[in-house]
Amino acid sequence: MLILFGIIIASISIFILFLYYSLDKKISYKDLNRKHVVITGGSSGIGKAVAIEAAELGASVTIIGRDKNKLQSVVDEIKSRHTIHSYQKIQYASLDVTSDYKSIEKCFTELEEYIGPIFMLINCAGMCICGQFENMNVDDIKQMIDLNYFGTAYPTRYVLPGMKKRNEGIIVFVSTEAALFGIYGYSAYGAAKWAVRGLAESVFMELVGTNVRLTLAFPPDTDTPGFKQEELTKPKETKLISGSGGLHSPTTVGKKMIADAMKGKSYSVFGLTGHILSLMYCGTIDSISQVLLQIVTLGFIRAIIILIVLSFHKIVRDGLKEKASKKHSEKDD
Ligand SMILES: NC(=O)C1=CN([C@@H]2O[C@H](COP(=O)(O)OP(=O)(O)OC[C@H]3O[C@@H](n4cnc5c(N)ncnc54)[C@H](OP(=O)(O)O)[C@@H]3O)[C@@H](O)[C@H]2O)C=CC1
Ligand SMILES: CCCCCCCCCCCCCCCC(=O)[C@@H](N)CO
Repeated sequence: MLILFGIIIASISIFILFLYYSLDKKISYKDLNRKHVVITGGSSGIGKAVAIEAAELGASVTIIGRDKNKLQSVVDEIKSRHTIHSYQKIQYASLDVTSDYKSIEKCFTELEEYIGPIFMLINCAGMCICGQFENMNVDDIKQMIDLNYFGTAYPTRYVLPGMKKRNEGIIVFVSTEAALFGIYGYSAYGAAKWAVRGLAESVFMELVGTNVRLTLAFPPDTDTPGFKQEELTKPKETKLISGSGGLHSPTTVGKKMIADAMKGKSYSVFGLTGHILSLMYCGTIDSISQVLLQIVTLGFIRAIIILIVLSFHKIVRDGLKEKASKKHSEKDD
């Protein structure tokens, strides 16, 4: 008995030591003084909260979006209330991130010429059009990929060579909790965010051995102008399922996202449900504590999540019944 116990303890210790020497060391940044931070989608919602936080941490900030009025008003707000050093530059660039690569490259080159090399890129531009897949407008299906996937992939493609050359930098990808498991009504949108997750996981491995870091964020429902818009056409089932993760404030989400990125975390989750769901997330190896926690809890967590997902199936079945009885009573009228 004692020998068996000894063998188990020894194996665990060897495993931990192996992880300790194999994993890239975490690089933690305390502030963003004199650093250039670029936030796509920085004129609204989560992106705006991230831009404010970056400025409060001392960064020179560029926000990107299409609507110049919105961009200008956020630049004014940050300049007047959220900078801490006189040398911080706050600016905007009006760019559609779904443009061809040449336009992205031209815009980003100009940004670097004016403020300096990009230290941190936060890809927040994105949006959700919900609906059952068979009811989706086909142009919207493509728009979901163009904006959420290519709108992240192209800016990232631009910054990577410079970051690798300087051997420093942080990239943040904004995915969603709906890319931790598939959810009713998030078909076209979810697929695009799963693509973002897929890109992150490969690039993550391509960054092994360098000091460039990538953080993949999985936000839950967050109370932003974009969220209010998507609520207008969201199926009832999606509202019920998605709502079980709660509604979070953009400031809390933005602050946590930037804090995790500065700590060098490979993923970022929010709230209790995000943390529980993240135990199932095995796409990157983040830290010794993540690995050990997963080894110990995964079986149990899988069982819990199966029960929760089956309760979501019930929501879908109830929806079918409701629609059927509605049809029935319409026929009777
Ligand atoms: N809110 C939520 O519940 C959740 C959101 N997310 C993700 O977080 C990110 C931010 O969402 P949220 O804050 O709610 O969104 P908002 O709609 O509030 O803000 C979106 C931002 O992206 C910009 N944007 C949109 N389209 C383009 C484009 N083609 N080119 C450049 N900029 C563009 C908008 O500016 P403009 O329109 O002027 O271009 C705006 O600044 C998105 O990627 C979203 O998918 C993930 C999980 C949950
Ligand atoms: C103890 C229980 C643990 C498991 C609970 C499962 C909860 C599931 C919540 C799924 C939330 C999906 C949010 C998507 C938000 C989003 O991307 C859109 N708002 C788009 O903007």
